[in-house]
Amino acid sequence: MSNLRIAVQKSGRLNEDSMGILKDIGISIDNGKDQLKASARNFPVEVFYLRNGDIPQYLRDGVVDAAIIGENVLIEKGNDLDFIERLGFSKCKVSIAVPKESEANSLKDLDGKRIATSYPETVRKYLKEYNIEAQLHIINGSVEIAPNIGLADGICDIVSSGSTLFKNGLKEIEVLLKSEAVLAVSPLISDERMAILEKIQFRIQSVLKGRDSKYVLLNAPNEKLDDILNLLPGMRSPTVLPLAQKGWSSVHTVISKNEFWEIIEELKANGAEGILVCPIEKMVL
Ligand SMILES: Nc1ncnc2c1ncn2[C@@H]1O[C@H](COP(=O)(O)OP(=O)(O)OP(=O)(O)O)[C@@H](O)[C@H]1O
Ligand SMILES: O=P(O)(O)OC[C@H]1O[C@H](OP(=O)(O)OP(=O)(O)O)[C@H](O)[C@@H]1O
Ligand SMILES: [Mg+2]
Repeated sequence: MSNLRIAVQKSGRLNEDSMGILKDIGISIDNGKDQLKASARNFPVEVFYLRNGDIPQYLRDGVVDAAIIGENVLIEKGNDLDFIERLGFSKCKVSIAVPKESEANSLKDLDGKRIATSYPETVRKYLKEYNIEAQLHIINGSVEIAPNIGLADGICDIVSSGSTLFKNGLKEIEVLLKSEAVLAVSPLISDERMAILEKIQFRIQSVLKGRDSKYVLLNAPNEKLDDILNLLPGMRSPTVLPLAQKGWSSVHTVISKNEFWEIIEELKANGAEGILVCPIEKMVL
């Protein structure tokens, strides 16, 4: 049986979470520090450690079958490539920013001006869509410094917390796209390797669903049980078990992280006691 070849970023912002998700789906890799390729001990997978920016070409050429990559890089360099799963980490935006004191407040104010960026294709496409002409300066890093050194009137780069923009006296005026890490797939992947990738995708989905949910256990007085059960979502319906103490029940259920605090407050208000909230490692539906 042939191994699935999956690319992850060698070092940088995606590396740790990429290795983390592989570990969480039960794929253990002996990672000698300077290795560029490693095999999993317990799964038909080989991991290639590559530069994020080089991965689209490797996918296109079929040198790797799949990759964990920033969606923004796929949009910039691999618009022809597909991804099969959003992975929920490395969330960021690709935005246009200008000096705080600039009169420019939207992209059209940069018509005829200079924009520095590491994402030329993304900017070009966006400018064309809005019929704006600007001169692009392509630089590979420290893009935010460009306006301060007189190289450009504006920039297009990754924004996450906004602190790099703030430190360089810039303001965001347009969000071109939102991005997160994704699981991308080569157009040349064989059926046999696709079957392995589908297994990986299924496991990843179980881990991501688990990360999004909490397992909640609580004690409820029986006379309040109906009110409490009405508040709970549950995978099918909550589990209700009698407690040793007469007139009380134990209720077990799964609650999404997003609705968690609101529901807990309402549960307490409706008489729930001894509420335990536990992380879920994996959730197979
Ligand atoms: N500040 C940030 N917050 C969240 N995600 C980010 C941030 N900066 C970058 N990313 C995401 O992580 C990816 C990798 O960024 P990183 O800076 O580690 O590598 P790079 O220099 O772009 O790529 P390469 O691996 O080719 O050197 C980006 O493409 C983007 O998707
Ligand atoms: O909004 P923030 O949270 O400040 O994040 C945005 C910054 O993070 C990235 O740079 P990184 O730190 O990866 O350095 P790099 O330019 O060397 O890639 C990106 O290029 C921005 O400069
Ligand atoms: Mg970076």
